[in-house]
Amino acid sequence: MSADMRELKIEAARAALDQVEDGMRLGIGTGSTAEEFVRVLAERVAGGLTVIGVPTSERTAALCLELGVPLTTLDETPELDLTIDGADEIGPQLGLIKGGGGALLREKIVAAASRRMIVIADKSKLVETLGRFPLPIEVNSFGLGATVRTIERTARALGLEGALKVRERDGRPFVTDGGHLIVDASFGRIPDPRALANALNAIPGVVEHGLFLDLADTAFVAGDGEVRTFGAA
Ligand SMILES: O=C[C@H](O)[C@H](O)[C@H](O)COP(=O)(O)O
Repeated sequence: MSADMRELKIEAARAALDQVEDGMRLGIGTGSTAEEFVRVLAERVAGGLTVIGVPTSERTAALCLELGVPLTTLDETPELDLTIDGADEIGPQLGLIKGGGGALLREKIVAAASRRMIVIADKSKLVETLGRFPLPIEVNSFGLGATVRTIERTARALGLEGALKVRERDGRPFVTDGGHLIVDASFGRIPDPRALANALNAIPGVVEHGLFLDLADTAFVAGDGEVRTFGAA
């Protein structure tokens, strides 16, 4: 990642940090942008800010522990004040694609348990139509072949074509923190994300998908010397 790109992520992270108040229960996202948030948050915690966070992945949990951000779980703290997370794409009405890092299931559970969700990103994540980024779909490994076929058929019925690929890492299937697999769906354009989300939700082998609709309240997007606010300020 270029230094400039990292700087944009830090700017967006700082804008989100301004929304964090003492005593808040936070959902803490996953990915390179969310990690910049953890770093600026940790500095504030070292300076005396009292917060507690629920991490959305083992990776985020490890970074929080390393930097001294206090953690809890959704079992101990089932209601959160604010979740701050990155995104792979930010589309109209703050519809998102997430899951490029494979954390979409925990991210969605944590976002849904939060009163407010803020998305932080650099401007490359803004799109007019979701779908250029391959949509991550988390599936149970049982019945993988059948589930992939059903996803394919379902997508085709909605007019969506494109390769479905089981995600790999180092030549082996990528396994999520929840022990599932990811199918990346290269649809190119998803003109009706809600229809696709509903259809995917109805497939038994699909555990969750990376379409985050009606979850994000605000996005802070850095680029061209400013941080733009989308949604509720
Ligand atoms: O599973 C990963 C998450 O959804 C990330 O928030 C998303 O992939 C964006 O990551 P990054 O900030 O590294 O672009």
